[in-house]
Amino acid sequence: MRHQVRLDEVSAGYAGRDVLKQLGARIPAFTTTAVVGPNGSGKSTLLGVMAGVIRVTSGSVRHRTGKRPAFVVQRSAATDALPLTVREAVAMGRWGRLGLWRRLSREDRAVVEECMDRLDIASLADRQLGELSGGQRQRALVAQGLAQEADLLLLDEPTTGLDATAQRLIADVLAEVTARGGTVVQATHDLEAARSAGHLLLLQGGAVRGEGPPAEVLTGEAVERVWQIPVRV
Ligand SMILES: Nc1ncnc2c1ncn2[C@@H]1O[C@H](COP(=O)(O)OP(=O)(O)OP(=O)(O)O)[C@@H](O)[C@H]1O
Repeated sequence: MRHQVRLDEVSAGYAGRDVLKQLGARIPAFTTTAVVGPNGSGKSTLLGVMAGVIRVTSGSVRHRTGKRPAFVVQRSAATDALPLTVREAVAMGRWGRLGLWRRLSREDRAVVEECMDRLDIASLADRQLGELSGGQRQRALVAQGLAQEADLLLLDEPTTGLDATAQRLIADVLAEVTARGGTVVQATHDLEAARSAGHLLLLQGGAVRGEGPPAEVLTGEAVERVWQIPVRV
């Protein structure tokens, strides 16, 4: 199995406090990995480390390719307040590729339109992000990630708060990414969605408590142990 990312003994966190403690994990290439775990278990921190926006204090993070990953952050007050139209926000996904003159090429513009189409937000292209519903904004952020055409797409809870149609749309888009040879890593609280991923990483207290095929890792016993809730039968 080829690995897109290999993390060995990674410690990382915020302002002198490590959240991830000596974490080791392998992210298989060309499939979707779901990262699950209780609130505060370190899912967002792990994504930030893989994206290169959080520095490790020790250990190593090795990527299969030298390309920059795309990172779709969790929706927040900050992303909601960005003074941008939907088209401008999605076009930001192309910035990493722009040449000296920082102008979008015809191809860049075509990719931006295609990504908006794919997320079903083309009709909202000229609207300000701040005027949209939460679900529409979330789709714009995913379109921005898609527009990067990165070989690794990292998403932090991309379907939280979305209706069933939008959830399905995003799941289909992510399945397309892996079908085309991309790798997806998605933090989620949706254990049903996690069960349909190709690979699963179960976090608790900043460490990996389970890693492998979802059906093998996400057993009733594991859910009960990690979330401390009795499983109904
Ligand atoms: N910017 C920050 N500064 C300081 N501590 C932080 C920061 N972001 C997260 N933390 C802390 O790091 C720990 C792990 O948080 P993280 O966001 O990685 O967890 P998570 O599993 O993604 O949680 P959730 O399911 O609630 O989104 C928590 O204890 C949190 O309080």
